[in-house]
Amino acid sequence: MFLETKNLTKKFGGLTAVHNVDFTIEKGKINAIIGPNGAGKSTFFNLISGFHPPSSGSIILKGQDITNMPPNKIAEMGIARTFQTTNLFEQSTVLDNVVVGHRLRTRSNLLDAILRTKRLRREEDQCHEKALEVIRFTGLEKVAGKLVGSLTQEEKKRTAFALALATEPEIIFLDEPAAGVNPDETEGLAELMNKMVDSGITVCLIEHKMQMIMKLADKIMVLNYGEKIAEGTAEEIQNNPAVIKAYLGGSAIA
Ligand SMILES: Nc1ncnc2c1ncn2[C@@H]1O[C@H](COP(=O)(O)OP(=O)(O)OP(=O)(O)O)[C@@H](O)[C@H]1O
Repeated sequence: MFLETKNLTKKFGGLTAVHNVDFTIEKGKINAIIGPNGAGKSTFFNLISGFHPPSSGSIILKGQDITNMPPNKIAEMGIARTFQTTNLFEQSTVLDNVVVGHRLRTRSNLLDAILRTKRLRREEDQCHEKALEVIRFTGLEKVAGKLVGSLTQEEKKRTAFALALATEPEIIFLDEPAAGVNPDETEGLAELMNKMVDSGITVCLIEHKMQMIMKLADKIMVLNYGEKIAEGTAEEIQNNPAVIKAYLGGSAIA
């Protein structure tokens, strides 16, 4: 068991965005969460990554209870995430954006920065090396020196992946990684996700692009109005009557 949620619930006032969700994320696999708009997918991610405290239930990572840990601690535990709308600095280069990611693994502080200590210089070199490594991994070498604001949507998605990878995660949560990119680029991003898994990183993603999910995911959970209505392989999900009903006739998952 790698990461597990038990009875995970999040209420916003009178609205239950996530309701008693039990989900197991399997190591070394591509796990996906799908569901209609407002089903609770992003909220589920926000609970796991510590951005929202759950109302009840628990989150267990490799046997350790991480419920209510702050986001920085959760990131240190090896959980990284990307956001639906990019959280990148548009006026900085790809390299400068990605360098920040590895800061999570360094120890130098303000005093080191003021005194420009050896530790600071060593760690700055480490962050730079790591950034170059993940830029190569994500295929961004040619645009490493470009401002993020000038990139294509697909390159921005890759930059967001690179930033998350620079934190050296064991598991990466990708919120709609292929939103707004064309079919060829979607294919390229799917290849990149497979490459992440091949390099030992577990992937969990939210996605509306059903063709991509059905091809890519080893395991899928379906949320509807905050509740898990199905879980299984692509084939099991596509043939599940509750899922077909939730998607109003099933054209969306055909
Ligand atoms: N911070 C918040 N405060 C109040 N309500 C919220 C908050 N975040 C989400 N919600 C509500 O919780 C429900 C689930 O939202 P969520 O964004 O998790 O769904 P989703 O499945 O990710 O949707 P989409 O596919 O449209 O991104 C929605 O009804 C939403 O309006």
